[in-house]
Amino acid sequence: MTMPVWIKHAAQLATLASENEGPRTKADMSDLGIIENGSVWLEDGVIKAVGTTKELEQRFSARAKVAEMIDASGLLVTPGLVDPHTHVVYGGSREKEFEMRLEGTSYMEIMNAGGGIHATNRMTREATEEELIEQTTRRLNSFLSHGVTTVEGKSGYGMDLETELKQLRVMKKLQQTHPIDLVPTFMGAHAVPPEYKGREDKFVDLLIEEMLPVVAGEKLAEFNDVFCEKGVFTPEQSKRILEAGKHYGLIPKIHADEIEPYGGAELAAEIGAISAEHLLKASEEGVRAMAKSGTIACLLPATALFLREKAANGRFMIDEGVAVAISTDANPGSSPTTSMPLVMNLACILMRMTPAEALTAATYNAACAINRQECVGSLEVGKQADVVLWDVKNYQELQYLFGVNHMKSVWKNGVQVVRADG
Ligand SMILES: N=CN[C@@H](CCC(=O)O)C(=O)O
Ligand SMILES: [Zn+2]
Repeated sequence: MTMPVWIKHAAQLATLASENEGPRTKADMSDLGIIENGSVWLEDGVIKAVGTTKELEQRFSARAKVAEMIDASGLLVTPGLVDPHTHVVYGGSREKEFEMRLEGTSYMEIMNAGGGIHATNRMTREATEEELIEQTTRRLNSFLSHGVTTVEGKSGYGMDLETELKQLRVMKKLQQTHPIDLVPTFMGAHAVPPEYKGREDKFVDLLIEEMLPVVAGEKLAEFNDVFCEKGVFTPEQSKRILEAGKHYGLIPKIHADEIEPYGGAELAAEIGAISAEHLLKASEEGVRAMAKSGTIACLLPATALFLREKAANGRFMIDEGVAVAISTDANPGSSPTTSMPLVMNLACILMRMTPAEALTAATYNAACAINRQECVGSLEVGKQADVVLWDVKNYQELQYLFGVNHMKSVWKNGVQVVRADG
């Protein structure tokens, strides 16, 4: 049994607690449930109490001696950040392509010439499970040191059953050994592998008839994702794959309208996807359809920045009533970062989201995008004791002092797992 932990005197405790259930929209995205001079009591891996320091002093005076006291004076305290969209398990890296893009070759040109996702596909096929575990562990450690305690991860650098299963099994193993909670998504439909060039529908058949049943049968994934993009999977193929996934109990997600407008937002709304990703080129009608269907927009401003593209119109989406989540998209090609704090900063700078909206998008709404809102994403009694202390005095400063990691310490299931030096 570990000692209870009492984090007290926080300059601001952003609880993200709310009476309303479900993903936050419009003005609710700005309600952070702030408590000044706040306290949170962690015990047995969960949150036992949240309130002002005065309230907790009254309630726990008899037990104060048995708790480890953490003085959070002058600090901001938030829930552990949630990253709802990553491709964290992959072999190799693609820094040469970064140079090529800066010299003028486009992301899709590189991919169509056999690089991009195909290059990582080859390197991931070649990597052993042990190598993937070692590389992914390093990335997860970096996430943790940026205050991220829950990470969604996709397969999709295999595109054959063996490698897709290898990626998903790596996630399953890391879920048991790494402090971060990993939430697995099957994304066999990330690209059409070269051996199926010209026979794309045959690859869709393979995904539906051979891969999905095994992935679902072994319970290796909760979500099913598709790269619905011109030159990758059409809306019709995407719909087939996602409907088939639903049949196996996998919840649909869609990489939609990233490079070109392609009806991805509309499709996400039509099939009831839990979230649609990217949306840089989503149509206004598509955004409105998502607001109606309750599909969460998972926006990836670091990807837009890294690809030197205009970011998605997060401001418009929130104003239209779409619940917005944000994510790193951590992957070797279009966004190699593991910094959710940077992503929050970019949400403000590039998408005109407010500092409060950015924090909601990186915590509670991000948890909703991966169906984890019952256990993470806010500081509420009974939830996992995933808490971050930030070396800033309020949530505005967290977004304003941009590009810096303000993490002071990270608590996962009530245990301190990272602490900044000094
Ligand atoms: N756009 C498709 N998939 C990833 C990129 C993967 C890669 O380039 O390796 C994304 O979400 O950005
Ligand atoms: Zn992605």
